[in-house]
Amino acid sequence: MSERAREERRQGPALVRGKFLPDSTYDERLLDQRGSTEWLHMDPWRVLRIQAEFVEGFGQLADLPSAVTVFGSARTHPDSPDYALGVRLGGALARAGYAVITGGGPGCMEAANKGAREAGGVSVGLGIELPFEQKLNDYVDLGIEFRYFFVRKTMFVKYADAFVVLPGGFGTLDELFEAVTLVQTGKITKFPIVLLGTAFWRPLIEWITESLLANGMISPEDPKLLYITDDPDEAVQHIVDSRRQADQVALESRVQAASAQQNGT
Ligand SMILES: CC(C)=CCNc1ncnc2c1ncn2[C@@H]1O[C@H](COP(=O)(O)O)[C@@H](O)[C@H]1O
Repeated sequence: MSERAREERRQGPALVRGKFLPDSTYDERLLDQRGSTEWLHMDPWRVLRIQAEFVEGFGQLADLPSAVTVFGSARTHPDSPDYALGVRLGGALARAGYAVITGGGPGCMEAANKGAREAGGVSVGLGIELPFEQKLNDYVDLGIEFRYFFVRKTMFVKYADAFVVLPGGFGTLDELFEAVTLVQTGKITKFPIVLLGTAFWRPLIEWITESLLANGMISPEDPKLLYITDDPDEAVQHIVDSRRQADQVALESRVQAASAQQNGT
């Protein structure tokens, strides 16, 4: 068959010919109640589910007061000092008026939710579907379960003014370095990131300085993106001060812009 005469079909913005030609239309498949449900697991359908997760997340979280997201190990035992630190942190954040957002799981996440809840604050858990049975911890007052890690991570950033990171493993490091990268690349600005627990985090800071900085992998100002302390109250104070400073800078630039407009410059 000549190239010109080939059968083709339009599927929305796509044009398909040859072996891409389907043997039924989208409408036929949509209206067909029988048949395989395999299509439910195909990528275009997944996109809708992903979209739905974003819509649900945005809708549920839009009315939160200023919030801080707390990360940390899922494995921390309730009797451990890190758990106690998490509870103190959750309490300090709540007393400063911040909602506390965590991954909704056990360990440090539970600790921060517990502290927030006991101090009368807003305690939020953004859970994740995992291959083993798991439920949101008992101290979560507003909980959302996500299917996709990346959707959930967007919520952690979008609805928080800052991150505080307790000791943790791969999941915690993933969340920490995503946040640092977003700040480093200017995707989020004036976003304090606090590492709580100096004995645990100091070696990482040293490696960042002695290996990353020394080899030119980051800029000299980049290590300053991380604030490290043992004191939950100091962590909260740092967040409050950073916010105040950012608001001040924003106000000054608005005043400057307004007066430039008035002067016609
Ligand atoms: C006991 C166990 C492994 C439970 C896993 N249950 C979880 N539930 C919710 N978020 C989680 C879980 N595991 C990892 N994460 C995410 O990854 C971080 C902790 O991972 P890790 O334990 O540091 O690596 C948390 O801040 C959280 O956002």
